[in-house]
Amino acid sequence: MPQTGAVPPTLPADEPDQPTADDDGPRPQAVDVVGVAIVDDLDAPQRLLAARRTEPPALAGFWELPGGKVEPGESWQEALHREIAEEIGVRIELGPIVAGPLPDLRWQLSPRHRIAVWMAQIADGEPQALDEHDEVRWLTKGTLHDVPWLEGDVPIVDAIAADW
Ligand SMILES: Nc1nc2c([nH]c(=O)n2[C@H]2C[C@H](O)[C@@H](COP(=O)(O)OP(=O)(O)OP(=O)(O)O)O2)c(=O)[nH]1
Repeated sequence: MPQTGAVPPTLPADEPDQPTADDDGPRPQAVDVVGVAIVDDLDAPQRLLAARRTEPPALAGFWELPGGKVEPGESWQEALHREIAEEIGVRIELGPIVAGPLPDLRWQLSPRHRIAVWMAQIADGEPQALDEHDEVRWLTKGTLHDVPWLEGDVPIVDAIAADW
């Protein structure tokens, strides 16, 4: 398990990069990821829910916002509610988007992965590590960086905490 201060990993490619359009080959396949910054209270956040990954091995032990990949035919928000129910076992109420630097307000995680992140609070249930995680933990502003976040999450977490 990586410890705090460990160098966050660079995301492994799910499959080898394809040639670019300049090579007259197919474009790299974009991967749409959605994530949720679950806080204790959307109106006055004091705590953020983080989840520790168990897979793939290169990412195991690093912490992230619960979420996952959008499946074909799903809207981003449908994917978000499905992933949160599967992974954390709660129903959530969405708040505002956490605006990233890309034109569509997403955050670049790797050359192929982009994540859209919403603020949220729990509408029903107790968060648990059910699938793909082995621990969930509430972090305060003071403990936000006590866990090793995935590299792409660090600016997102900082943006969330900047509003507290
Ligand atoms: N869910 C999530 N994924 C993140 C975050 N930060 C980050 O770099 N990622 C990366 C890790 C993965 O390469 C990718 C999301 O894939 P995932 O494995 O969570 O997707 P999934 O739940 O749909 O799982 P699978 O069906 O692909 O196994 O985005 C984050 O905060 N949340």
